[in-house]
Amino acid sequence: MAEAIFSRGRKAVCKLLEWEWWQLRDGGRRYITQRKVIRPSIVNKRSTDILHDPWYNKGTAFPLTERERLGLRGLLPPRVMSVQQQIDRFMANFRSLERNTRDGPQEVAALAKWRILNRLHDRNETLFYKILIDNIQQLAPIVYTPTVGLVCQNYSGLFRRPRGMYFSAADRGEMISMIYNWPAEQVDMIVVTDGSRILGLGDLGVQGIGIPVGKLDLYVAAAGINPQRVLPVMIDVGTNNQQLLDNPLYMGLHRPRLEGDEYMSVIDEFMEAAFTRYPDVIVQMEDFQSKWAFKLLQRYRRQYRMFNDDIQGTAGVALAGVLGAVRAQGRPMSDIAKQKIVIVGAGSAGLGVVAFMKQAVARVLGNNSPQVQNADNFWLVDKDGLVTLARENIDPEVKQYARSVHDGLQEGASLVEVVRHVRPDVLMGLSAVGGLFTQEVLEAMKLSDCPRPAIMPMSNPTSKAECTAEQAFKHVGPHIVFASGSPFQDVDLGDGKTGHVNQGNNMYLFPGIGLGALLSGAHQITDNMLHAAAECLAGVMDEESLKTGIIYPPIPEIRCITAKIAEAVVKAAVDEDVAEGYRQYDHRDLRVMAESGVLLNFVERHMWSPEYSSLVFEK
Ligand SMILES: NC(=O)C1=CN([C@@H]2O[C@H](COP(=O)(O)OP(=O)(O)OC[C@H]3O[C@@H](n4cnc5c(N)ncnc54)[C@H](O)[C@@H]3O)[C@@H](O)[C@H]2O)C=CC1
Ligand SMILES: CC(=O)C(=O)O
Ligand SMILES: [Mg+2]
Repeated sequence: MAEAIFSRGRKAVCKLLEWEWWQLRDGGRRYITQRKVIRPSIVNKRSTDILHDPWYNKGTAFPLTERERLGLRGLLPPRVMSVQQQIDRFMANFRSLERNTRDGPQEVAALAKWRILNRLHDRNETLFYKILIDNIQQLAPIVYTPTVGLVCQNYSGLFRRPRGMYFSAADRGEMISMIYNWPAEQVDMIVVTDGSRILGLGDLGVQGIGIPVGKLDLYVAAAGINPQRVLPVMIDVGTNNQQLLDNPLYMGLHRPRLEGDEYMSVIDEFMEAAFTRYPDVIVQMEDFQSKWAFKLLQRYRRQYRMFNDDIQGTAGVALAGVLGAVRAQGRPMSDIAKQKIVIVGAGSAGLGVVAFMKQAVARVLGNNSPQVQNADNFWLVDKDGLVTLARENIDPEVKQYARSVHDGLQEGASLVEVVRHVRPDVLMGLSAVGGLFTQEVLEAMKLSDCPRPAIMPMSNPTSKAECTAEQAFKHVGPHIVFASGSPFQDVDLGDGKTGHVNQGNNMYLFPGIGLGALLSGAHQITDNMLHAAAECLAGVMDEESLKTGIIYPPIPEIRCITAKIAEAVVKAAVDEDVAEGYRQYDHRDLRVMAESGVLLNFVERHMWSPEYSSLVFEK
């Protein structure tokens, strides 16, 4: 039991600092800092060294006093600009680039936008994140899906400066010392890939580094993780992509991927190195091909503070979307137990989703319910059609969701047959096959028993979406709920009506899972923490929005949604007794905060925001 709170108050301890205190019944007193303080940064460089350091550089915003102190006088145009003026100048450039590239090939325009953002990131990190946060809806499709996919495909040509760390099969035995080459004393978040399944684009080898970079940009923007404490990592164990192997300019190892124990030993060595130098770090595994994704998650999830975003983050966001779709039907969330859900794709994403949703149904009906045991709510379809118990050499991961052939459908039934027979409430795509929801499949969804069927083509990037928003509204009808992994424009349905497009992407969850895990100090990321995150996301939607078919919150609100999700994750960790505390707050402090309703405030106060701090030179 946590100590009971007797009274609370606030006390200013200096001009910049204020404490909130709680007097506990046992006579003790606990304090948390209440107001955010922008402390000056001590720098030991001057002049052009400052201008070339993206962390300290303020460009034209250096005030005259600092220009004097740091030897910058004369090195910048004379006018001191405000941050807002800097933002306006960048956005004016950005918009003119948009205008100038509008009529050319889309890919050229997308890469041009990525380039100017990346150059800003290289020059002035504070301004980059300020602009990203303020314009997240417009810029997320560039730093993240879909453009990040294109960037990865072209990375060997686009590469200018390294960002993050590279470990390769050639570094075996050296990783524990290599990790000390990273300049940061503390790292909170690592996103790591082996490049084997980048979005739905397949094996992109070392070029997959773009994904950890993009995901960590979202960690900074949405979760307020300090950019100096993030580390993108690429583990290059070779590639089986022949085009890359044939390209003399490819920057990764020119060798086929390691397999078996050799592969595992490389990943083991990296994990050991990462947690040896940074014992409190959280590792997010991203875009590992399914055959390794599950094995690695099983291997590490009890040993390290880690999660697999494609399996666990996606599952949470899909569950929140389905719960939203249930509410959009005018039913309570518990009616998830009555939904018929067809999931197309039985890889890391599809299997993660079905496992998590099965747990959600079990929370309603109980684990022992035959409906739960038999996974009766789900129909899993993969490249060989409907997965049934009659399948030969069936993978044990898949078998637990296989249907009985006595349900009226044969092993390997086609997607259209499945949709016609099942009349599902939800059709979800995680197949990485663009256009898989053909007109025939979508028209079959008209037979759905559901008043508001959900069509969720969640594969990324846009070219791999199972259908477009236009196609879904056109072929199924205006009454659907639509969510896609990559963004589409809302659809004009005529008569002043709009078909709303939701972005069903794990970007809504992973930042909150990571931040919540960090602030709870939990040494494992448990299923309860993940369910709390998904339920929180589902719960933030109001009835009015749901009625119009909006099942996820607006992207511009992602930072405040992430704070709420992190709060839910910390609370779940406290309730489950796995929270161990963060910095000066131990597990009892977290419990007190949870019980007195100030956890959200605690979370928000620990989120970094991009502000220029005063620079003080010290030799
Ligand atoms: N929206 C989101 O937040 C997320 C989306 N994804 C997307 O999910 C997709 C799949 O990812 P993974 O599961 O890791 O890939 P994977 O390659 O492991 O799995 C793909 C699955 O699709 C099946 N499939 C292939 N062709 C098919 C066909 N013609 N008909 C039916 N099924 C077919 C395969 O048999 C396999 O089961 C990717 O495009 C990825 O970008 C993944 C994570 C998050
Ligand atoms: C969104 C994501 O994680 C993926 O498509 O792999
Ligand atoms: Mg992914």
